[in-house]
Amino acid sequence: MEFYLKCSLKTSADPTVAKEAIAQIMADAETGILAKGAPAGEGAKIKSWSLGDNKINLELTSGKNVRVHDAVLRVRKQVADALGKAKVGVRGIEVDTFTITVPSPHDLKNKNIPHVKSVLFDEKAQTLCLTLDVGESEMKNQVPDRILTLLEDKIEQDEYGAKAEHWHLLWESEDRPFHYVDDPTEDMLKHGWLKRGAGRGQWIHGPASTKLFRTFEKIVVDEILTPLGYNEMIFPKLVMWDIWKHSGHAKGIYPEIYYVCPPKTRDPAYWEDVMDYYKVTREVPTELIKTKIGDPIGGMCYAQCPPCWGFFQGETIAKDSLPVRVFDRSGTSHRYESGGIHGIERVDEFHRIELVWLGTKEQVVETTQKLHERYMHIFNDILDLKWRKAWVTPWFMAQEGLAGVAADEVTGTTDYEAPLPYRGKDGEWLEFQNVSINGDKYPTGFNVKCQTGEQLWSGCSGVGLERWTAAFLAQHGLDPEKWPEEFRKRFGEMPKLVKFM
Ligand SMILES: Nc1ncnc2c1ncn2[C@@H]1O[C@H](COS(=O)(=O)NC(=O)[C@@H](N)CO)[C@@H](O)[C@H]1O
Ligand SMILES: [Zn+2]
Repeated sequence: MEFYLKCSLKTSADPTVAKEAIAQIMADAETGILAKGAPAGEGAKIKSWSLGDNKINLELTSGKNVRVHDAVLRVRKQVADALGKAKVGVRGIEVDTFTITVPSPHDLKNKNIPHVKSVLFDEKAQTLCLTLDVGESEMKNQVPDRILTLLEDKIEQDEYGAKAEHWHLLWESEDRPFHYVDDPTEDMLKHGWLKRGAGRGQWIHGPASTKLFRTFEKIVVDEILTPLGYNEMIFPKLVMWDIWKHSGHAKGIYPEIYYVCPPKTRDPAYWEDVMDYYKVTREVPTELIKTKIGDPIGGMCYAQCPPCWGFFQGETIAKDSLPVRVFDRSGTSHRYESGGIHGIERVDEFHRIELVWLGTKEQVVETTQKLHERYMHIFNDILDLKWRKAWVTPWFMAQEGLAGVAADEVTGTTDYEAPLPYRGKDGEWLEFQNVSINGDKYPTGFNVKCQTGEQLWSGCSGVGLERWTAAFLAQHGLDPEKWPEEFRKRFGEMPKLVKFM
């Protein structure tokens, strides 16, 4: 790959006064200032330079080391020192042409990238050449570097785009006959266990399905959280952009967020026309409301764990406080899911127990292992499910729009999946929870340190209660007489249902 920059250093007066000194700087640069920090011979190069009236014209090329926008700042500093002696100042850098050329097997699908004027694909050379629209401040602010990273991600994603999601079977339970093959959501609607809410992908749970959720929760508390020493926390449920910037979500979850906008003011007089409009027409004037609310400050809880990092952000954790093991079940998560009406297995508003653990790499790996063992016990000995585990694209990469797998073989996500008999023998299995080792992503993203100076790692596990319900009922049906004894005794009596005439 190649960076190319054609620019001029603007000077306050004719630079020829320091001609010799400038010539010397340019002659020494490639082995001197433009080589610093790069492997031998891989620094930046001066392709040409010349003196103009009140400017010094420069052409620079580089690879990934000492990139041209860093190189020009180094040259500028040396030239400014030399010109300073002759009372001449360097006024700034004027960019004439800035291109990045990278190898690519195909053209870019989406070419509108900020600060990129054009994207040219050369079929023969198999390269993409981006012409940037950047000035001195963008070069100082690393915009070209972020464009290169975005470009490499896009090329890689297009590659992966062709390949399916990464999925690798880890373990599968024994096969067994399914006595129940109906759609549990249909059955629950018929038996009055729940009703569709007013919102897209939203449900209102009656006493029966609510007791199911709470029984699942109790099992998680009794079989995992208490024995393994997890403490309950309450993570914020309205998530600010700043959190998603640190967690990486700001790179890619826009299509699925439920955005939240505050009113511009809470002064009732400001809202009187809206209230009057409704009172007269019985319609809510959403167009008018749009003019009275501010920009989105973030969105409803999406991944559930990111806001917890605000508690640790910028802190150094004492060694004897590690590993930290916490969980949150304080509210709903919201995702603008793909279209089409799904049963309760894919909803826009869902209820999840989110477990988060952090410590040294060894502590995180050990905690994760213990968690897998406890889940194995729950699904085999209490819920008596047919299920399997698979190694997949880490959830945090998928939520940043990336595919593939993580850098090392330890970091990544294990999806827990169950077949839903009503979907038929070859029906798609349902991911009902996951367990992830997130590596150093969040401690680094939120600047969390350990007293000993070791790199902190973290993991998280999302237990989706709608998903557990869908998997459990799809395999065991709604009749408690047919439920596994270990579960039924924990569930207790079926609550009295509301009867509608
Ligand atoms: N639309 C949805 N409806 C119901 N449950 C969902 C939905 N989206 C996710 N979940 C539940 O939340 C779990 C974790 O979601 S995830 O996106 O895969 N992972 C994360 O967000 C991680 N932070 C762990 O929670 C899923 O396994 C599933 O059980
Ligand atoms: Zn999480």
